[in-house]
Amino acid sequence: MIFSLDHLSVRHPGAAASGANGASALRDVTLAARPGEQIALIGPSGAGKTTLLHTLAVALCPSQGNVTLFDNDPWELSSSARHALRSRLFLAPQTPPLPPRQRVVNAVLAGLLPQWSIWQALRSLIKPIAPVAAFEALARFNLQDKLYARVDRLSGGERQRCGMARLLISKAQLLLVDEPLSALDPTLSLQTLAVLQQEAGARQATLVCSLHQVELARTHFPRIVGLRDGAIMFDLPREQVTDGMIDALYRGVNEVESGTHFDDESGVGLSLTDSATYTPRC
Ligand SMILES: Nc1ncnc2c1ncn2[C@@H]1O[C@H](COP(=O)(O)OP(=O)(O)OP(=O)(O)O)[C@@H](O)[C@H]1O
Repeated sequence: MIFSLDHLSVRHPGAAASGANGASALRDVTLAARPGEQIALIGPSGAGKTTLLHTLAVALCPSQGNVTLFDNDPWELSSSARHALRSRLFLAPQTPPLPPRQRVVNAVLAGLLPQWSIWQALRSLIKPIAPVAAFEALARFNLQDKLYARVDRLSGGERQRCGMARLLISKAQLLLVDEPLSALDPTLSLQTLAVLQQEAGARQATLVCSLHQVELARTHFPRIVGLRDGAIMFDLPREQVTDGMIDALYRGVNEVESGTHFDDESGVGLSLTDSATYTPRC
């Protein structure tokens, strides 16, 4: 498995400080993925998609349950080992945190930072170390002419694809992508999704992608996870996801049973049985 989450609950630090009951952004989530799987995360606003991606990216510590990532519990590791583990994944947030005055070439090359020493990183800021790699990554999104543009001169959609180009040049084996199409028109959405999926397929990386475009999720991803109120409502191959399930997910019709998982020979969607909980260590 690339990752497995076992009866996981997550509270945002702000929510925990308020002491509000039931404020967990994720509740009792059990989910696992194998190398090369491509999973769409769907669900209404506030369902917990971003929280799940951030938990997989080891940016949020669970309040209950276990997380295993590349055969390690990241929260049992030293901070340097955890840092090394994080270099094996890439989180592309919905709004990429690109410094406004930075050149696009440097913003894209930041995808190589986990592989670089501090000296290489500093040197690259003065004279980009791998401009050809950045050019080629941008070219896959038709942005090659923006190589030396400033980030704050890009449109929202260009900035979003610049973040995707950063993902392309990373060496990550787990690609976590949060609403990559939110600033893109329908044609660019299809092209961008195709590039992401081709790249994940080519490197046999696991792709987990949150999407509000339900039909795109259903036509392009082999496995669909539906989240609502922090819980998994279904985790199914796309052929088994019905219109009724989608209606229930978004309109509150009580048609899907919470915690439905599937467990076929391919091993996707395995339910995990060991439900040991632990005191939060972070
Ligand atoms: N920093 C935070 N502090 C406290 N609560 C938060 C924080 N971020 C998110 N939440 C809460 O956690 C829950 C899940 O939010 P999350 O952003 O994961 O949902 P989402 O499915 O990604 O939504 P969207 O589709 O609107 O991006 C929501 O109730 C939200 O209000």
